[in-house]
Formats: sequence, C-alpha cells, structure tokens
Amino acid sequence: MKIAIIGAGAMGSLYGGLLAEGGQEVLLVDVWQEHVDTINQWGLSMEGVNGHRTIKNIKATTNPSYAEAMDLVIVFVKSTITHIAVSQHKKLCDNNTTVLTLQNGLGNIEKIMETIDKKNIIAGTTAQGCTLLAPGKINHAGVGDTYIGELDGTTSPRIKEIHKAFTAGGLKTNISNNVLGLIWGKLLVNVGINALTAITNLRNGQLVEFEETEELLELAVEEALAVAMARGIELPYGDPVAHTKKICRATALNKSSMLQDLLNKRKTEIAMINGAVVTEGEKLGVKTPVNKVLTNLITVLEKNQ
Ligand SMILES: NC(=O)C1=CN([C@@H]2O[C@H](COP(=O)(O)OP(=O)(O)OC[C@H]3O[C@@H](n4cnc5c(N)ncnc54)[C@H](OP(=O)(O)O)[C@@H]3O)[C@@H](O)[C@H]2O)C=CC1
Ligand SMILES: CC(C)(CO)C(=O)C(=O)O
Repeated sequence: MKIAIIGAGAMGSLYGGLLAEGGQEVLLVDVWQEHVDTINQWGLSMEGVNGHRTIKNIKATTNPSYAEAMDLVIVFVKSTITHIAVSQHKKLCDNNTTVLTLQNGLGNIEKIMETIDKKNIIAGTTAQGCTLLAPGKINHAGVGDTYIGELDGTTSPRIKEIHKAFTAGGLKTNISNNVLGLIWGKLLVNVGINALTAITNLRNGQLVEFEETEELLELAVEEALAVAMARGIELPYGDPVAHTKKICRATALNKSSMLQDLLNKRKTEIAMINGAVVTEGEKLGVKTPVNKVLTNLITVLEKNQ
C-alpha cells in the first residue's frame, strides 16, 4: 500500500516507521527540513518500548508535489492546523485515496472535509504514545490500541485492507462501527487531563494525588459528558470520570501533550479539547463553566509565552 503521512512529528514518524517495517511504501511529509534530511540520509531511529532500531525503507519530504496520489493518507499534524496541512498537500489524494485522521480533539473530520470528499475520509483514535527526541529520532513511549472506522459505521473492504496493513506493522488495531463515540471517548480523557496538567505543571498521575485537581478533573469531565449525552453520543466505556482517573494512573509519569506544548512554547490543542466542549455546550444549551475557565487560562498562558 502507498501511504503518505502528513505531519511526521512524534506520532506521524511512529506510524510511518511501523508501517514501513510492515512492508508498506511510506512517504513522510513534514515542514522540518533537518528531520526530513536526517531520515532520508540515515533512516528513522526509533527507541523505547520495543527496543532500538533504525528504519531505512522510508522516505521523507517537505515538498511532495512530485509524488503520485496515495492509497492512504494519514493526517498527524496538530489539530490546530489540520485544514491548512491537508489543503497544502491535496495532490497526494485522488478519488481513490482514503484519508485517515487519528488526531486528538474535535473537528478534524470537518476540517479535512474542507478539501476532501466525505466519502474518502475515515477516522479513529490511538492510545500509542510517542515523543520526538531529535531530527530523525523518536521515543515510542507507550503501546496502546488503534481504532479505525468508516464514518457510516460499515466494515468496508478498504477498512479491512488498512486494518491488515496496520496489523502487519505491529499496530494492534480494531475496526469500530462507532468512530464518533471513540473520538468523544478520547476527548473526555483529554478534557480531564490535558489543561489541568498544563496549568499546574503536574504529571498525569499527580492530578489524582491532590484532592483539588482531582475535583476539577471530575467537574470538567462531567460537563463534557453532559454535552456528549445532549449530542446523543454513545461512549465506548461506562464511567468517564473513573476511566479518566484510570488513564491518569496508567500514564502516571507522562507529561501530557498540552503541558509539553506549553513547556516548548507551542500552540496547544485547547480550542479542539476543552474549548470544543464549551462551543458544543453553547449550541446545545449545556453549561460548561469549568471548561470555560480551563480554556481561558490555557489561552492566556499561550498568549503570554
Ligand atoms: N504524541 C502523542 O503521544 C500523541 C499524540 N496524539 C495526537 O496526534 C496528533 C499529532 O501529535 P504529535 O505527533 O505529538 O505532534 P507533533 O507536533 O510531534 O507533530 C506534528 C508535525 O507536523 C508538522 N507540521 C506542521 N505543519 C505542517 C504542514 N503544513 N505539513 C506537514 N507537516 C506539518 C510539525 O512541524 P512543526 O513542529 O515545525 O510545526 C510536526 O513535526 C495530535 O492531534 C495529538 O494530540 C494522539 C495520541 C498520542
Ligand atoms: C492520554 C493523554 C492524556 C496521555 O498523556 C494524552 O492523550 C495527551 O497527553 O494528549
């Protein structure tokens, strides 16, 4: 399968590397010239949970205008720039290309739809964890399942084919008939953890060690749950607060992606996480004051960098 990854940071490089190891023809597309040059010259160096190795059968570029249309394009830029990146690299897609988003936050499908026909888009979530260490070098920090699915919930031949390619790369992957539920399920976890860790500079596990942050986590997730219920979303697990606390403990030593973004003086995905809960809540008449406070505080921290 010919696969391009738009946004070859931590996760794009991880998925690209594993898919190349599984025998797929992979092109990484990123804006960071040094990262791209290092991969082309030396290969992609991967360390972490599955040991150290260098993946050589992988190409990278900052300008894919020469490339033919792909079978699969995976979008792994931050959700703040999904629409820009997909539009910029639309030549990677023709009528037969499937475009997959595994990004965090709400709104990525809609942003891809500004450029790509809805029938060509599939979505999912990932519980893998990865950090970019240096140009051409990543740390695979945590293994977790990938979920993919058609937006209409059918188990199509292309979903089965992509499932096969992911599995061949060692990515434990499940086909879901409820991708929207999965995306909201992941959203609620990020709503409870990301902004609070970024404001307090705590690691994920510490949020449930302080009663004050634990209370705020509960309130933020309960608000988001009320919005999800009003939207008629069917979540993939039973108790979102208990589930989020479980993820805090399972990823206890992680610095959340939002905390890392602030520490690295980068734009966060707040508008697509707690901010999206506020926006959706306003549309549905559900009050979300805690998420509003978290959104405003992160926005100020971002502006004051
Ligand atoms: N990291 C993780 O463990 C997890 C991340 N996710 C989600 O996955 C998504 C990606 O996260 P992550 O990999 O950490 O992010 P990164 O910031 O590491 O990677 C995104 C990459 O896209 C590049 N980029 C920016 N603009 C463009 C463009 N126009 N075309 C191509 N590439 C571009 C960025 O370059 P530059 O930095 O120069 O802007 C960067 O290298 C996010 O939605 C995140 O929430 C989900 C689960 C876990
Ligand atoms: C699950 C969690 C909170 C792990 O750190 C995450 O997805 C993130 O940091 O964005």
